[in-house]
Formats: sequence, C-alpha cells, structure tokens
Amino acid sequence: MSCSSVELQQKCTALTATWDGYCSTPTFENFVEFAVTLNSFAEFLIARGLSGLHHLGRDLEQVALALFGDERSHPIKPETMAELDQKLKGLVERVSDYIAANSRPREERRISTSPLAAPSDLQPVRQLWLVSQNEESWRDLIAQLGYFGIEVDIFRWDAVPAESPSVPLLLLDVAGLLTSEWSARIRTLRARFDASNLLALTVQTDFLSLQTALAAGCDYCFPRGTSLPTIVAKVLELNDSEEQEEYRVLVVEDSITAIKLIQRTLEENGIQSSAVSNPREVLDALKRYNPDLILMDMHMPNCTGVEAARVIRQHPQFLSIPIVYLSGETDVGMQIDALRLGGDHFLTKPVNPVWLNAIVKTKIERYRALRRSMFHDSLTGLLNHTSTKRVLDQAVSAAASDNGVLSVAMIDIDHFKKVNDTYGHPVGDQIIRSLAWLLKQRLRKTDIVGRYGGEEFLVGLPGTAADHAFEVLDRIRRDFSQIKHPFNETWFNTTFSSGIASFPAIESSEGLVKFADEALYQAKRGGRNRVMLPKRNH
Ligand SMILES: Nc1nc2c(ncn2[C@@H]2O[C@H](COP(=O)(O)OP(=O)(O)OP(=O)(O)O)[C@@H](O)[C@H]2O)c(=O)[nH]1
Repeated sequence: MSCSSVELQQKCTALTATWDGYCSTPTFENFVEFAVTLNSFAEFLIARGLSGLHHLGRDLEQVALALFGDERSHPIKPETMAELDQKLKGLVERVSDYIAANSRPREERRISTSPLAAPSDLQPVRQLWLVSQNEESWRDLIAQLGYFGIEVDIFRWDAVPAESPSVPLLLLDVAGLLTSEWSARIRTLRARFDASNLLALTVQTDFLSLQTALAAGCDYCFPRGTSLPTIVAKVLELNDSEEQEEYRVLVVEDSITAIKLIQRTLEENGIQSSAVSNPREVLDALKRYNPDLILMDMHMPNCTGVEAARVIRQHPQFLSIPIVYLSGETDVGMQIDALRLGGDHFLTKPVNPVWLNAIVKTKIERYRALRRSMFHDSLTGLLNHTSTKRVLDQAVSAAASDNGVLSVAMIDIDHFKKVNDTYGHPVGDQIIRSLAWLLKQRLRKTDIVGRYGGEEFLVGLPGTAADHAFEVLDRIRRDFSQIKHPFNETWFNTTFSSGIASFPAIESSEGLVKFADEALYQAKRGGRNRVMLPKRNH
C-alpha cells in the first residue's frame, strides 16, 4: 500500500490544529472536533498500511476517547492535558521522521536482494525481509514465496540494515533468542518500520509469549509449528493490496442542519454520502446512489423513519442493506420496535461523531462481506461460477464495442482425483488455493480470474491476443509445476493443463468458453501439463 507524504502531512497538520484549538479554548465541542480528527487520522494510518504509526495513533485515540465525557468534563485537568500533548508530539515527530525517510528516491532506499528468490518477470515483484538466525531453515518458504513473485531479503538479527527502506512486510524468526532479547529487538524494529507489517515466526505457543510479541508491536504471530502453507497464505493475503471502494451512505433526514453535520462527520472519516430530505424520494435515491448503508431520521414530516424502512424492505434488492436510525428518542420500547421493523441500529441525537463513524463502518464491513460471499468462492476468494460468467460477458461486450481483443483460458489441475485419493481432500483444497493465489499474483487487476468448477479455473485477459495469452499462461504453468506441496515430511508437485480461445476469432462468451474447453481437452489428451492454442481459435 502506498501513501503520499503530502496527504499524510495534511492529515497530521489538521490533527495538531484541532488540538491547538482545544488548548486555546478547551470546550467540549473543541474536544469532539479533536477526537473526530484523531479517529479519522488513526483510520487513515491503518488504511494506508502505516501499521507502526497506527499503533501510536491508536494509543493516543484510546486516551482521548476515555476523556470524552460531556460539557461538564471540560476543560480536562492541566496534567492530563500535558500528558495528551506529550503523546501527540511523539506521534507528530514520528510522522515527520517517516515523511523525511520516505522522501528519498526509491532506489536509494533498497538494500540487497537474496539470490534464493525467484522473481517473476510477469508483474512487479514485491519484497519482504526475513530476519532469522537460521537462514537455512527457511529455504523452502523462500522458494515458495518466490514462485508467487515475492522476493525475500534475509538478515541475521545483528545485521539488520541500519537504513529503513520501505519494506511492506518483515518476518521475524525469534527462534534461538531469549524472550527479553527478541521482544526488545522487535520493539526497536516497530519504532523504525512505521509502514510495515511485522509478523513473528516460531513464537512459543503459550499465552504470555504471544501477548509479549503482540505488545512489542507485531501485527501477527505464527506460533512454533505453524505449517508453511499457513505462513505463505498470510503473506499472500497481506500482499493483496486491492484498493477498497469508498464507503457510501445515504442520509434520509428532513433537517438541513442535521444533514450538514452528519455529512461533515462522514466526509472527515473518508465516507462518501448523499442526502435526501424527503423520505418519499428514498427509493429513487437508493437506485441512483447504490449506498452501502442508510442513516434514517426517525421523525420526518409525512412519514416516520420506520415507515420508510418498511417500504424499502419491500424491495428484494434492498432487503439486506443496513439501516441505522437517528433519533432524539430515548424510549427503549420504541427503539426496540424500530429495530424489529427493519432497522439494524439506533443512534440517539445529538450523535457522538466517533460512535457514528464506528457504527457506520462496522455495519458496512459486514454488509460488504455478505455481498462478497454471494459473488466469490469461499475456498479461494476468486469469482464464483456465476459471477465469472457475468464478468466475462461484460468483458466480451467491452471488447466488441472497442474493436479490441480478449483471450480466455480454461485451466484444469491434472490427475486431481489421484491427488485427493493419495494425500486427502484437505491437501487437495490447499492445492486449489495455491493455484488461485498464483493466478491472482501473476495476472493484472483488470484480468478476470474465476473458479469455474471444482478444480477448474477460467481466466479472461482483456486486450491480450492469443499468442501473448499463451506466453503468460505457459509461464504460470511452468511455475505452478515447480511449487512443492508439503505432505508429512516430504513434498510433491502437481501440474495443470490449459486451453485458450480468443475474441474476435470467436465472438460470444459461450463460444470462447466452449473452444477454450475443447483446447483444454486436447491438452489433456496430448499428455497434460501443457497449454493448447488450437490454430482455428485465433
Ligand atoms: N479437494 C478437492 N477436490 C475437489 C474439489 N472439487 C472437485 N474435486 C475433485 O476433483 C477431482 C476431479 O477429477 P476428474 O474430473 O476425474 O479429473 P482428474 O483426476 O483431475 O483428471 P484429469 O482432469 O483428466 O487430469 C474429483 O475427484 C473431485 O472430487 C474441491 O473443492 N476440493
């Protein structure tokens, strides 16, 4: 993940400005302003992957939230103010150090590269550091990551470079070190690597060791004995830096002042919003704006929030969209009724902005997860069969309207029944996952990658002619055949076969799938572990 220094500096300046505002006029309103900006800053840090800075920001946020109170709690005591000021200065200083360290050219910040890594020439290589006293014991992990296009630089604990280039991920093997030793070293690295995920390896499995590693600043721990595929899976997951679409909220509220206040809070937290003041316009607004959540005033002229929610729930496409009510109402019986009639949460006005942000975000995350599970395959996270077909249809239409090209590849793992029979179904699942990761790692964000059936995948490559598609798929095939899948104390390899068909030689998405499937069976008949590009398809 990347973060522009300008954006980071702006956010940090905004934070200090709201704190200065509170220090000069210590009212409750000014404290709310500061807390909202701080909350938004902490979320910005985590969204940009600035894990180390986020640890500091979150600490400060916890202190500030505990002091929230109400009008009577402000001004806070001078000594508490001094303590908060100190923490804020510490954070600002770290942000400045980070900006200074990252304003140098990227090349200058790179240190060294391990000869063990196997970089891919198909996409930009990603990098991580492994810090260990025993490089040899990680040979297999390094090789596996290499097949997925991830380069590993290895250092002994006493030889970690003094310079801090932007490494997104550090794997820290604590084996052979005393707890006091590794926890101190991790703490030092945490202070240096603000934008990196720190993952501890070979931590003892007891509560205290895990707690110590997390408290020292690790984002994740792999207890001793964690299997290689589990570590690879986590690293790949953290590397998958898919940009999230901004959250979208529809505000249904008759008071223009309330709308302005709510929209301002949402905007400060990076949430887009649109508002309607007449509840009778809500259905049109839902279709036009397609929000992730509705914030619904309870009392509006001509229609209550509950009535509007009931109308919305009559439409199947809006059955699961979260509805959060806003009301001055504190009557618990009434709130429960409102929830029963199609609402998800109740916020009492005046709404605490930090609370509003937290509720909105958690509800949207759940809603998005639900929608993801409808369109994606649960084993691999790839598009499921139905979504793959839909997205391929759209890609073929786009290619037709642009006079473009597009290639489709069907991929099927070879002798998969035998793999399941020999090593067991869970190992078979792991192989399906490895191929899914490899495809995701090696292909562009604009390519289509779907799980089409059990051990069958569909890949769509917009703007790619058949010959180029063949080169891409054949490279992936060779690399997949090199991956060592662990089983007990040994390893085994698997292969896949693939067939390609291309647009415009074949004009419909059904035709492309059919011809790619035929080519796939030619590849199987021809001996497997090959990609077929029949002449008549391009
Ligand atoms: N582990 C696992 N196995 C699956 C999954 N889906 C399908 N399979 C298995 O995949 C195997 C597919 O076998 P076949 O279609 O006979 O083909 P094959 O053994 O791969 O042989 P060729 O395709 O001819 O190389 C079957 O045994 C299925 O049970 C899954 O999600 N997980």
